[in-house]
Amino acid sequence: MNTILELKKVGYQIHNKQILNNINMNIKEGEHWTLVGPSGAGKTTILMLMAQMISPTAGEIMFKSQDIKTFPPTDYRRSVSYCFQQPTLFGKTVRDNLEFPFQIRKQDVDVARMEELLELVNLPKSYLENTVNELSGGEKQRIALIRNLMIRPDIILLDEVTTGLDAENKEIVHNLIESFHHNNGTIVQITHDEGEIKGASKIFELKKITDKAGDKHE
Ligand SMILES: Nc1ncnc2c1ncn2[C@@H]1O[C@H](COP(=O)(O)OP(=O)(O)OP(=O)(O)O)[C@@H](O)[C@H]1O
Repeated sequence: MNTILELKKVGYQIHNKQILNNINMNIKEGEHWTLVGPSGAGKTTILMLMAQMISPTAGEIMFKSQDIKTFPPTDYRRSVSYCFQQPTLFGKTVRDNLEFPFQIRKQDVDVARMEELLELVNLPKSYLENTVNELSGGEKQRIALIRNLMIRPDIILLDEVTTGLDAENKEIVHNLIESFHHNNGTIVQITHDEGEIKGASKIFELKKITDKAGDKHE
């Protein structure tokens, strides 16, 4: 299997505070990683670094053997997609959100893809015309997740996306993640859900920087 994302001796410091130190990860295509560790250990910071939302203050991050700094952000975001715990929907309707990934890239809307993903998260086509204000929290998260999958990224970064969801919504999201994984998608996830941790193929345990950082357990 090929390495898709690699963190080499990555460190991150902000306001003279060292958040991460010497983080090494070698993520291969199709793997499912889970980051675990105490609150404040830097899990979200790692995802933000991987998403190119912030830049490492030491070391480097390679995507398909190329330093991520060299990718234009729009190209990179097409390949590496970050999904937040609090979904952010915009525009007026579900359609506005699901068509957005195509519009921003000046591509024709792939209607079949949109309908396929809606079906995967148990929502009827008629939902396209629903306004975002009338969606439940779980529905919002489902729409935000399929919006991220619309243009078939290589990697999804999931930041506690099932936290606060009820059992039914959790299962739907699990099925969606599973289907992405089944199609050789790579996943890096932060979760406190025991079942999700057990389901991952790799577990990366972060300790607070005062302890030893970046122990890896496989
Ligand atoms: N912009 C910032 N300015 C100052 N400190 C920051 C900033 N971003 C993150 N931190 C600090 O970095 C540390 C790591 O934060 P991070 O959110 O990555 O941890 P986490 O492991 O994801 O925690 P949690 O499980 O609570 O979400 C925390 O101590 C946090 O206060």
